Amino acid sequence: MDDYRTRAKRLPVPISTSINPSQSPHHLFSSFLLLNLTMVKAVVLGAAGGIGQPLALLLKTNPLVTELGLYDIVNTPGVAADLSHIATPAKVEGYLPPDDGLAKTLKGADVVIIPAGVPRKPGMTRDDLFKINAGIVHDLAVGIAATAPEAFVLVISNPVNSTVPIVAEVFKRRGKFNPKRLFGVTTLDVVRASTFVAEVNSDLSKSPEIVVPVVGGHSGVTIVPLLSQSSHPLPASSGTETLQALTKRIQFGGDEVVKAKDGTGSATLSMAYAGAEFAIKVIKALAGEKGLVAPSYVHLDADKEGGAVVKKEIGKELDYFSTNVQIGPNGVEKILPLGNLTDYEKQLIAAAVPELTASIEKGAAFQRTPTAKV
Ligand SMILES: NC(=O)c1ccc[n+]([C@@H]2O[C@H](COP(=O)([O-])OP(=O)(O)OC[C@H]3O[C@@H](n4cnc5c(N)ncnc54)[C@H](O)[C@@H]3O)[C@@H](O)[C@H]2O)c1
Ligand SMILES: O=C(O)C[C@H](O)C(=O)O
Repeated sequence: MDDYRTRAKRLPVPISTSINPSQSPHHLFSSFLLLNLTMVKAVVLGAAGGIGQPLALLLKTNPLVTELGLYDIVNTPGVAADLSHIATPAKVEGYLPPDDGLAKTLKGADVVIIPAGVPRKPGMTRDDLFKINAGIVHDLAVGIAATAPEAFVLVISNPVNSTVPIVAEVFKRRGKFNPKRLFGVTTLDVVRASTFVAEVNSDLSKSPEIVVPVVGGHSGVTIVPLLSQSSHPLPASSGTETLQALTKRIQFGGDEVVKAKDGTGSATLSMAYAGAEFAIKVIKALAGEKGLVAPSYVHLDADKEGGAVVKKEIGKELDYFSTNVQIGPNGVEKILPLGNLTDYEKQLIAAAVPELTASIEKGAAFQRTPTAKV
Protein backbone atom coordinates (compact mmCIF):
# COMPACT_ATOMS: atom_id res chain seq x y z
CA MET A 1 0.00 0.00 0.00
CA ASP A 2 1.29 3.41 -0.82
CA ASP A 3 1.77 6.03 1.83
CA TYR A 4 -0.71 8.85 1.46
CA ARG A 5 2.08 11.37 1.81
CA THR A 6 3.90 10.00 -1.22
CA ARG A 7 0.82 10.52 -3.36
CA ALA A 8 -0.22 13.78 -1.71
CA LYS A 9 -1.39 16.05 -4.44
CA ARG A 10 -0.26 19.64 -4.51
CA LEU A 11 -2.04 22.58 -5.99
CA PRO A 12 -0.18 23.94 -8.98
CA VAL A 13 -0.76 27.50 -7.74
CA PRO A 14 -0.64 28.13 -4.00
CA ILE A 15 -4.13 29.01 -2.85
CA SER A 16 -2.58 31.28 -0.26
CA THR A 17 -1.64 33.70 -3.04
CA SER A 18 -5.22 34.05 -4.18
CA ILE A 19 -6.82 34.37 -0.75
CA ASN A 20 -5.72 36.91 1.76
CA PRO A 21 -6.96 35.67 5.13
CA SER A 22 -6.77 39.15 6.63
CA GLN A 23 -9.32 40.32 4.06
CA SER A 24 -11.44 37.21 4.20
CA PRO A 25 -14.31 37.02 6.67
CA HIS A 26 -13.84 33.27 6.70
CA HIS A 27 -11.50 32.49 9.58
CA LEU A 28 -11.77 28.85 8.53
CA PHE A 29 -9.13 29.51 5.90
CA SER A 30 -6.43 29.90 8.54
CA SER A 31 -6.32 26.19 9.38
CA PHE A 32 -6.36 25.38 5.67
CA LEU A 33 -3.27 27.52 5.23
CA LEU A 34 -1.70 25.89 8.27
CA LEU A 35 -2.00 22.43 6.73
CA ASN A 36 -0.48 23.94 3.66
CA LEU A 37 -1.97 22.90 0.38
CA THR A 38 -2.57 19.17 0.81
CA MET A 39 -5.52 18.38 -1.40
CA VAL A 40 -8.22 16.08 -0.15
CA LYS A 41 -11.12 14.80 -2.17
CA ALA A 42 -14.08 13.69 -0.06
CA VAL A 43 -17.01 11.87 -1.61
CA VAL A 44 -20.51 11.35 -0.25
CA LEU A 45 -22.56 8.48 -1.71
CA GLY A 46 -26.24 9.11 -0.92
CA ALA A 47 -25.53 12.85 -0.90
CA ALA A 48 -29.08 14.03 -1.60
CA GLY A 49 -30.53 12.33 1.47
CA GLY A 50 -31.40 13.38 4.98
CA ILE A 51 -27.86 12.74 6.21
CA GLY A 52 -26.12 13.29 2.89
CA GLN A 53 -27.10 16.94 2.44
CA PRO A 54 -26.11 18.32 5.86
CA LEU A 55 -23.01 16.10 5.83
CA ALA A 56 -22.02 17.52 2.45
CA LEU A 57 -22.63 21.02 3.83
CA LEU A 58 -20.35 20.39 6.83
CA LEU A 59 -17.65 18.98 4.55
CA LYS A 60 -17.98 21.93 2.18
CA THR A 61 -17.48 24.34 5.09
CA ASN A 62 -14.33 22.54 6.18
CA PRO A 63 -11.28 24.09 4.55
CA LEU A 64 -9.35 20.80 4.61
CA VAL A 65 -11.61 19.48 1.88
CA THR A 66 -10.53 20.77 -1.52
CA GLU A 67 -12.79 18.59 -3.69
CA LEU A 68 -16.22 17.30 -2.81
CA GLY A 69 -17.87 14.65 -4.97
CA LEU A 70 -21.60 14.04 -4.48
CA TYR A 71 -23.42 11.00 -5.80
CA ASP A 72 -27.02 9.86 -5.41
CA ILE A 73 -29.73 8.37 -7.58
CA VAL A 74 -31.57 11.73 -7.39
CA ASN A 75 -30.92 15.49 -7.05
CA THR A 76 -27.14 15.66 -6.75
CA PRO A 77 -26.67 18.27 -9.52
CA GLY A 78 -28.94 20.60 -7.54
CA VAL A 79 -27.30 19.91 -4.19
CA ALA A 80 -23.88 20.44 -5.76
CA ALA A 81 -24.89 23.71 -7.47
CA ASP A 82 -26.31 24.98 -4.18
CA LEU A 83 -23.21 24.10 -2.13
CA SER A 84 -20.86 25.40 -4.80
CA HIS A 85 -21.91 28.98 -3.98
CA ILE A 86 -20.38 28.76 -0.50
CA ALA A 87 -17.07 30.59 -0.38
CA THR A 88 -14.81 27.80 0.82
CA PRO A 89 -12.05 26.00 -1.08
CA ALA A 90 -13.83 22.77 -2.02
CA LYS A 91 -14.76 22.38 -5.66
CA VAL A 92 -18.10 20.57 -5.70
CA GLU A 93 -19.41 18.19 -8.34
CA GLY A 94 -22.63 16.20 -8.29
CA TYR A 95 -23.38 13.13 -10.39
CA LEU A 96 -26.29 10.78 -11.03
CA PRO A 97 -26.03 7.15 -12.21
CA PRO A 98 -26.15 7.75 -16.02
CA ASP A 99 -22.89 8.15 -17.95
CA ASP A 100 -20.79 6.45 -15.29
CA GLY A 101 -21.73 9.00 -12.64
CA LEU A 102 -20.49 6.80 -9.80
CA ALA A 103 -17.04 6.36 -11.36
CA LYS A 104 -16.81 10.07 -12.15
CA THR A 105 -17.67 10.94 -8.56
CA LEU A 106 -15.19 8.46 -7.13
CA LYS A 107 -12.24 9.33 -9.38
CA GLY A 108 -9.36 10.49 -7.19
CA ALA A 109 -11.30 10.09 -3.94
CA ASP A 110 -9.32 10.00 -0.71
CA VAL A 111 -12.28 9.52 1.63
CA VAL A 112 -15.63 8.00 0.67
CA ILE A 113 -18.55 8.33 3.08
CA ILE A 114 -21.63 6.17 2.53
CA PRO A 115 -24.98 7.28 3.94
CA ALA A 116 -26.93 5.77 1.00
CA GLY A 117 -29.90 3.60 1.81
CA VAL A 118 -33.27 3.59 3.49
CA PRO A 119 -33.81 4.70 7.10
CA ARG A 120 -35.98 3.02 9.75
CA LYS A 121 -39.65 3.62 10.46
CA PRO A 122 -41.18 3.09 13.92
CA GLY A 123 -41.28 -0.60 14.87
CA MET A 124 -38.34 -1.58 12.66
CA THR A 125 -34.93 -2.76 13.76
CA ARG A 126 -31.82 -1.72 11.88
CA ASP A 127 -31.52 -5.32 10.71
CA ASP A 128 -34.90 -4.92 8.97
CA LEU A 129 -33.09 -2.52 6.59
CA PHE A 130 -30.68 -5.25 5.47
CA LYS A 131 -32.98 -6.43 2.68
CA ILE A 132 -32.71 -3.13 0.82
CA ASN A 133 -29.49 -1.58 2.08
CA ALA A 134 -27.25 -4.64 1.66
CA GLY A 135 -27.65 -4.47 -2.12
CA ILE A 136 -27.19 -0.69 -2.24
CA VAL A 137 -24.00 -0.79 -0.16
CA HIS A 138 -22.73 -3.82 -2.08
CA ASP A 139 -23.06 -2.08 -5.44
CA LEU A 140 -21.47 1.12 -4.19
CA ALA A 141 -18.58 -0.92 -2.78
CA VAL A 142 -18.12 -2.55 -6.21
CA GLY A 143 -17.77 0.96 -7.63
CA ILE A 144 -15.29 2.04 -4.96
CA ALA A 145 -13.18 -1.10 -5.40
CA ALA A 146 -13.04 -0.40 -9.15
CA THR A 147 -12.33 3.34 -9.11
CA ALA A 148 -10.92 4.30 -5.71
CA PRO A 149 -9.63 1.09 -4.08
CA GLU A 150 -7.14 3.00 -1.91
CA ALA A 151 -9.71 5.40 -0.48
CA PHE A 152 -10.73 5.34 3.14
CA VAL A 153 -14.30 4.04 3.25
CA LEU A 154 -16.61 5.27 6.03
CA VAL A 155 -19.89 3.35 6.23
CA ILE A 156 -22.94 5.02 7.77
CA SER A 157 -25.71 2.98 6.08
CA ASN A 158 -27.50 0.60 8.42
CA PRO A 159 -27.27 -2.05 9.63
CA VAL A 160 -23.63 -0.96 10.15
CA ASN A 161 -22.86 -4.25 11.94
CA SER A 162 -23.52 -6.01 8.60
CA THR A 163 -22.85 -3.36 5.94
CA VAL A 164 -19.18 -3.02 6.95
CA PRO A 165 -18.58 -6.78 6.41
CA ILE A 166 -20.40 -6.48 3.05
CA VAL A 167 -17.92 -3.82 1.89
CA ALA A 168 -15.00 -5.90 3.17
CA GLU A 169 -16.15 -8.98 1.23
CA VAL A 170 -16.55 -6.99 -2.01
CA PHE A 171 -12.97 -5.74 -1.63
CA LYS A 172 -11.66 -9.19 -0.62
CA ARG A 173 -13.17 -10.85 -3.69
CA ARG A 174 -11.23 -8.38 -5.82
CA GLY A 175 -7.99 -8.81 -3.85
CA LYS A 176 -8.15 -5.18 -2.73
CA PHE A 177 -9.12 -5.40 0.92
CA ASN A 178 -7.07 -3.33 3.32
CA PRO A 179 -8.71 -3.53 6.77
CA LYS A 180 -6.89 -0.39 7.84
CA ARG A 181 -9.01 1.69 5.47
CA LEU A 182 -12.52 0.50 6.30
CA PHE A 183 -14.51 2.18 9.07
CA GLY A 184 -18.05 1.73 10.38
CA VAL A 185 -19.20 5.10 11.68
CA THR A 186 -20.33 4.74 15.31
CA THR A 187 -19.57 8.32 16.35
CA LEU A 188 -23.24 9.16 16.92
CA ASP A 189 -23.33 6.73 19.86
CA VAL A 190 -20.45 8.62 21.46
CA VAL A 191 -22.03 12.00 20.71
CA ARG A 192 -25.28 10.82 22.31
CA ALA A 193 -23.47 9.37 25.32
CA SER A 194 -21.74 12.72 25.91
CA THR A 195 -25.03 14.59 25.72
CA PHE A 196 -26.97 12.20 27.92
CA VAL A 197 -24.23 12.09 30.59
CA ALA A 198 -24.24 15.91 30.61
CA GLU A 199 -28.02 15.86 31.06
CA VAL A 200 -27.73 13.53 34.05
CA ASN A 201 -25.15 15.94 35.44
CA SER A 202 -27.68 18.77 34.77
CA ASP A 203 -25.05 20.64 32.81
CA LEU A 204 -25.37 20.57 29.04
CA SER A 205 -22.61 23.17 28.77
CA LYS A 206 -20.21 20.36 29.67
CA SER A 207 -21.29 17.99 26.90
CA PRO A 208 -18.61 18.97 24.36
CA GLU A 209 -15.88 18.01 26.84
CA ILE A 210 -17.47 14.77 27.98
CA VAL A 211 -15.92 11.68 26.44
CA VAL A 212 -17.58 8.31 26.99
CA PRO A 213 -16.11 5.30 25.21
CA VAL A 214 -18.86 3.35 23.44
CA VAL A 215 -17.81 -0.06 22.11
CA GLY A 216 -19.33 -3.12 20.40
CA GLY A 217 -21.48 -2.39 17.40
CA HIS A 218 -24.21 -0.02 16.24
CA SER A 219 -27.61 -1.41 17.13
CA GLY A 220 -29.52 -1.91 20.38
CA VAL A 221 -27.72 -4.19 22.83
CA THR A 222 -24.59 -4.26 20.68
CA ILE A 223 -24.03 -0.60 21.63
CA VAL A 224 -22.05 -0.80 24.88
CA PRO A 225 -21.28 2.46 26.68
CA LEU A 226 -18.39 2.21 29.12
CA LEU A 227 -19.72 4.73 31.61
CA SER A 228 -17.12 3.75 34.20
CA GLN A 229 -14.54 5.29 31.83
CA SER A 230 -16.47 8.51 31.24
CA SER A 231 -14.25 11.58 31.48
CA HIS A 232 -16.96 13.06 33.73
CA PRO A 233 -18.36 10.74 36.39
CA LEU A 234 -22.06 10.46 37.06
CA PRO A 235 -23.28 12.44 40.09
CA ALA A 236 -22.28 10.75 43.37
CA SER A 237 -25.96 10.38 44.26
CA SER A 238 -26.73 8.26 41.20
CA GLY A 239 -27.12 4.55 41.77
CA THR A 240 -27.54 1.41 39.70
CA GLU A 241 -30.90 2.57 38.40
CA THR A 242 -29.44 5.73 36.85
CA LEU A 243 -26.59 3.73 35.35
CA GLN A 244 -28.96 1.21 33.80
CA ALA A 245 -31.38 3.85 32.51
CA LEU A 246 -28.55 5.84 30.97
CA THR A 247 -27.07 2.74 29.35
CA LYS A 248 -30.45 1.87 27.86
CA ARG A 249 -30.97 5.41 26.59
CA ILE A 250 -27.59 5.36 24.82
CA GLN A 251 -28.31 1.91 23.36
CA PHE A 252 -31.74 2.90 22.09
CA GLY A 253 -31.18 6.63 21.40
CA GLY A 254 -31.84 6.06 17.70
CA ASP A 255 -35.36 4.83 18.54
CA GLU A 256 -36.17 8.15 20.24
CA VAL A 257 -35.56 9.99 16.98
CA VAL A 258 -37.33 7.39 14.83
CA LYS A 259 -40.39 7.65 17.09
CA ALA A 260 -40.37 11.46 17.14
CA LYS A 261 -40.02 11.63 13.34
CA ASP A 262 -43.10 9.43 13.16
CA GLY A 263 -42.46 7.52 9.96
CA THR A 264 -40.46 10.19 8.12
CA GLY A 265 -37.02 8.80 8.92
CA SER A 266 -34.33 8.54 11.55
CA ALA A 267 -31.50 10.72 12.86
CA THR A 268 -30.11 12.88 10.08
CA LEU A 269 -28.82 16.15 11.54
CA SER A 270 -27.11 14.67 14.60
CA MET A 271 -25.74 11.95 12.30
CA ALA A 272 -24.38 14.50 9.86
CA TYR A 273 -22.71 16.28 12.78
CA ALA A 274 -21.23 13.01 14.06
CA GLY A 275 -20.28 11.81 10.56
CA ALA A 276 -18.49 15.08 9.79
CA GLU A 277 -16.66 14.92 13.12
CA PHE A 278 -15.37 11.45 12.27
CA ALA A 279 -14.63 12.21 8.61
CA ILE A 280 -12.67 15.35 9.47
CA LYS A 281 -10.59 13.38 11.95
CA VAL A 282 -9.79 10.86 9.22
CA ILE A 283 -8.96 13.68 6.79
CA LYS A 284 -6.65 15.30 9.36
CA ALA A 285 -4.92 11.94 9.82
CA LEU A 286 -4.50 11.68 6.03
CA ALA A 287 -2.96 15.14 6.06
CA GLY A 288 -0.38 13.96 8.58
CA GLU A 289 -1.77 15.07 11.96
CA LYS A 290 -0.56 12.67 14.63
CA GLY A 291 -2.19 10.98 17.61
CA LEU A 292 -5.78 11.11 16.39
CA VAL A 293 -8.06 8.67 18.19
CA ALA A 294 -11.70 8.00 17.37
CA PRO A 295 -14.17 5.20 18.00
CA SER A 296 -15.01 3.07 14.99
CA TYR A 297 -16.36 -0.34 14.02
CA VAL A 298 -13.35 -1.94 12.36
CA HIS A 299 -12.02 -5.30 11.22
CA LEU A 300 -9.88 -6.53 14.08
CA ASP A 301 -7.12 -7.48 11.62
CA ALA A 302 -6.59 -3.76 10.97
CA ASP A 303 -4.06 -4.00 13.80
CA LYS A 304 -3.55 -7.70 14.53
CA GLU A 305 -1.82 -7.16 17.88
CA GLY A 306 -4.40 -4.67 19.19
CA GLY A 307 -7.22 -6.73 17.67
CA ALA A 308 -6.02 -9.84 19.50
CA VAL A 309 -6.13 -7.96 22.80
CA VAL A 310 -9.70 -6.83 22.14
CA LYS A 311 -10.74 -10.39 21.16
CA LYS A 312 -9.31 -11.58 24.47
CA GLU A 313 -11.17 -8.86 26.35
CA ILE A 314 -14.48 -9.80 24.74
CA GLY A 315 -13.74 -13.52 25.00
CA LYS A 316 -14.73 -14.26 21.41
CA GLU A 317 -13.06 -14.51 17.99
CA LEU A 318 -15.16 -11.77 16.42
CA ASP A 319 -13.85 -10.25 13.17
CA TYR A 320 -15.36 -6.80 13.77
CA PHE A 321 -15.84 -4.67 16.86
CA SER A 322 -16.14 -0.99 17.61
CA THR A 323 -13.54 0.50 19.91
CA ASN A 324 -11.21 3.47 19.99
CA VAL A 325 -8.70 3.35 17.16
CA GLN A 326 -5.66 5.47 16.47
CA ILE A 327 -5.74 6.73 12.90
CA GLY A 328 -2.75 7.76 10.78
CA PRO A 329 -2.04 8.55 7.13
CA ASN A 330 -2.45 4.88 6.20
CA GLY A 331 -5.60 4.30 8.22
CA VAL A 332 -5.93 2.36 11.45
CA GLU A 333 -2.56 2.39 13.23
CA LYS A 334 -3.65 0.91 16.52
CA ILE A 335 -6.74 -0.76 17.87
CA LEU A 336 -6.92 0.31 21.48
CA PRO A 337 -7.96 -2.04 24.28
CA LEU A 338 -11.33 -1.70 26.00
CA GLY A 339 -9.51 -1.18 29.28
CA ASN A 340 -10.81 -1.85 32.77
CA LEU A 341 -14.40 -3.05 32.65
CA THR A 342 -16.88 -3.28 35.50
CA ASP A 343 -18.86 -6.49 35.97
CA TYR A 344 -21.90 -4.68 34.56
CA GLU A 345 -19.97 -3.69 31.41
CA LYS A 346 -18.66 -7.25 31.02
CA GLN A 347 -22.27 -8.45 31.11
CA LEU A 348 -23.26 -5.88 28.48
CA ILE A 349 -20.46 -7.06 26.19
CA ALA A 350 -21.46 -10.71 26.70
CA ALA A 351 -25.03 -9.76 25.76
CA ALA A 352 -23.80 -7.92 22.64
CA VAL A 353 -21.76 -10.81 21.25
CA PRO A 354 -24.52 -13.11 19.92
CA GLU A 355 -26.27 -10.36 17.91
CA LEU A 356 -22.98 -9.00 16.69
CA THR A 357 -21.83 -12.47 15.60
CA ALA A 358 -25.05 -13.08 13.66
CA SER A 359 -24.95 -9.64 11.99
CA ILE A 360 -21.32 -10.05 10.95
CA GLU A 361 -22.00 -13.50 9.50
CA LYS A 362 -25.06 -12.21 7.66
CA GLY A 363 -23.09 -9.34 6.10
CA ALA A 364 -20.08 -11.49 5.22
CA ALA A 365 -22.33 -14.11 3.59
CA PHE A 366 -24.17 -11.56 1.46
CA GLN A 367 -23.51 -12.03 -2.21
CA ARG A 368 -25.38 -10.37 -4.97
CA THR A 369 -27.65 -12.58 -7.04
CA PRO A 370 -26.58 -13.33 -10.64
CA THR A 371 -27.60 -9.84 -11.79
CA ALA A 372 -24.84 -8.36 -9.69
CA LYS A 373 -21.88 -6.54 -11.14
CA VAL A 374 -19.22 -8.77 -9.58
N1 LIG B 1 -24.37 4.90 11.43
C1 LIG B 1 -25.26 5.65 12.05
O1 LIG B 1 -25.03 6.02 13.21
C2 LIG B 1 -26.50 6.09 11.36
C3 LIG B 1 -27.24 7.16 11.88
C4 LIG B 1 -28.37 7.57 11.20
C5 LIG B 1 -28.78 6.92 10.04
N2 LIG B 1 -28.04 5.90 9.57
C6 LIG B 1 -28.42 5.21 8.32
O2 LIG B 1 -28.04 6.01 7.21
C7 LIG B 1 -28.84 5.66 6.07
C8 LIG B 1 -29.38 6.91 5.38
O3 LIG B 1 -30.26 7.59 6.21
P1 LIG B 1 -30.98 8.94 5.70
O4 LIG B 1 -31.83 9.41 6.81
O5 LIG B 1 -30.00 9.85 5.09
O6 LIG B 1 -31.93 8.35 4.55
P2 LIG B 1 -32.56 9.14 3.30
O7 LIG B 1 -33.59 8.27 2.71
O8 LIG B 1 -32.96 10.51 3.71
O9 LIG B 1 -31.34 9.29 2.31
C9 LIG B 1 -30.74 8.19 1.71
C10 LIG B 1 -30.27 8.61 0.33
O10 LIG B 1 -29.66 7.47 -0.27
C11 LIG B 1 -29.98 7.56 -1.65
N3 LIG B 1 -29.78 6.28 -2.32
C12 LIG B 1 -30.60 5.20 -2.34
N4 LIG B 1 -30.07 4.24 -3.11
C13 LIG B 1 -28.89 4.71 -3.57
C14 LIG B 1 -27.88 4.19 -4.41
N5 LIG B 1 -27.97 2.97 -4.95
N6 LIG B 1 -26.83 4.97 -4.67
C15 LIG B 1 -26.71 6.20 -4.14
N7 LIG B 1 -27.64 6.75 -3.34
C16 LIG B 1 -28.70 6.01 -3.06
C17 LIG B 1 -31.41 8.04 -1.69
O11 LIG B 1 -31.77 8.56 -2.96
C18 LIG B 1 -31.40 9.09 -0.60
O12 LIG B 1 -31.11 10.36 -1.10
C19 LIG B 1 -29.92 4.74 6.61
O13 LIG B 1 -29.58 3.41 6.34
C20 LIG B 1 -29.89 4.99 8.10
O14 LIG B 1 -30.37 3.90 8.85
C21 LIG B 1 -26.92 5.47 10.20
O1 LIG C 1 -31.76 4.61 14.62
C1 LIG C 1 -31.53 4.52 13.44
O2 LIG C 1 -32.12 3.72 12.71
C2 LIG C 1 -30.55 5.45 12.80
C3 LIG C 1 -29.21 5.43 13.46
O3 LIG C 1 -28.62 4.18 13.46
C4 LIG C 1 -29.21 6.05 14.83
O4 LIG C 1 -28.57 5.50 15.72
O5 LIG C 1 -29.84 7.11 15.00
